[in-house]
Amino acid sequence: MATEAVLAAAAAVPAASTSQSVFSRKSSSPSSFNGAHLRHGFAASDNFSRQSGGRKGSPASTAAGKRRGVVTMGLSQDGPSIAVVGVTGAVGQEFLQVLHDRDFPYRSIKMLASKRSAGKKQEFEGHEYVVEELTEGSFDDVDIALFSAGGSISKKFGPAAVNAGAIVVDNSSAFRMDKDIPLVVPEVNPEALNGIKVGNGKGALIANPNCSTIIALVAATPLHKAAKVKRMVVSTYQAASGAGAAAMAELEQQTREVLAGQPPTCNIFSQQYAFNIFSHNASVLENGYNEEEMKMVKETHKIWNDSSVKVTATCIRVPVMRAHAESINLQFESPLDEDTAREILQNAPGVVVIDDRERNRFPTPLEASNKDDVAVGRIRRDISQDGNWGMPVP
Ligand SMILES: NC(=O)C1=CN([C@@H]2O[C@H](COP(=O)(O)OP(=O)(O)OC[C@H]3O[C@@H](n4cnc5c(N)ncnc54)[C@H](OP(=O)(O)O)[C@@H]3O)[C@@H](O)[C@H]2O)C=CC1
Ligand SMILES: N[C@@H](CC(=O)OP(=O)(O)O)C(=O)O
Repeated sequence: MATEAVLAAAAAVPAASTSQSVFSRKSSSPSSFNGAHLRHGFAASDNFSRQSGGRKGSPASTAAGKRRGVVTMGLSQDGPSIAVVGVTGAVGQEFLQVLHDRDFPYRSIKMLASKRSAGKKQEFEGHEYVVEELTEGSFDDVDIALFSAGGSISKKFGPAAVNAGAIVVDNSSAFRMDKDIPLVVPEVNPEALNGIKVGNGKGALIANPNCSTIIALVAATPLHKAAKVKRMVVSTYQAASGAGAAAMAELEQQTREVLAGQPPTCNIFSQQYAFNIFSHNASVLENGYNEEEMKMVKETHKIWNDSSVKVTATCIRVPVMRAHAESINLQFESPLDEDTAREILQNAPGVVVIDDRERNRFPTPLEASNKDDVAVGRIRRDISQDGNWGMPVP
């Protein structure tokens, strides 16, 4: 009979994570804590974050826009040519920020968005670019195309980019469950990228999971590898950033309106968001789960390559500007005590443990904003479960 150990943890990371492990940081060591991967871009326009006390700079600036490290620019003849699809959006802006933060090398960069934005100026690393309308011909001589313009745009233009020889990293849900397309979190299943290489002229599509799935799996996978997860119960507390720039603007506007005693303007969400919480705005399905919750179930099965793991999720929208948080309850097949779990997490790629019981300090969205790592805390045995397999006696 399988033994069980149950742990609960909370994680908070920037919303709208990206995982593009086909390219690595120019100057990072693979073993460094921040990882060798470009990941965890999140939904936040620079415009908005300045107002909300989040991001301090933008890729348009130089030193001020760096999240960390020495400022050098990535423009280099040896680098790949890049296209950012949906560059005017919250995630697109974040792509630029991450490329800048990581000194990601590029020989050219194309700024693509809808017809509405064609002709607008986009500054990046001291150069002014003109936003172009996305068309099927946009990908000639593009090595890497970062897509974040929604599922329908990915479906329409992703294959064209691949045919033109680009490696497409798609942030939408369009291709995630396609069995021939790798669904990748670099810290979790980098092997899914085997055979995909930038610069050999052979295009490929890589799907990026839902941000709630990424957070859960960056935290849960190291423990899964140690003791095999039998059941995962997740509850999310999702920020405005996951719903895009307009949702963030709506949260700010509503907050001002409510404080001024005015009725809140509801354009993005159908109900008051400021000073409220509600079930995730994704469509509710016949089984009573919403689409966001079912993505967590299905994507976990695909990424772990194991559909026997029981997964259930409850996704909630909270009035936080950026960085989703999650409560994750794991039940294991093999014994796993709390201290071992904490130690595993402390050494896990992409994870930072903030677990200070004495000071009652655990991860918060404010601290997790603009950081790459998934912050994990409140690691403890679940006392509602029978048995105390391998647990220290309190
Ligand atoms: N994997 C993850 O964790 C997450 C993934 N996402 C994905 O990223 C997408 C974008 O999210 P977000 O940035 O927050 O949304 P925004 O609404 O902030 O931005 C949308 C972007 O898509 C562009 N766009 C819209 N229509 C077209 C079109 N017909 N042709 C070309 N570009 C177009 C917009 O350009 P314009 O300004 O010209 O309208 C804009 O640049 C989401 O739809 C989702 O698929 C989002 C959050 C999390
Ligand atoms: N997870 C986002 C929604 C989203 O964009 O999801 P996906 O990448 O699966 O389309 C949110 O917070 O609402």
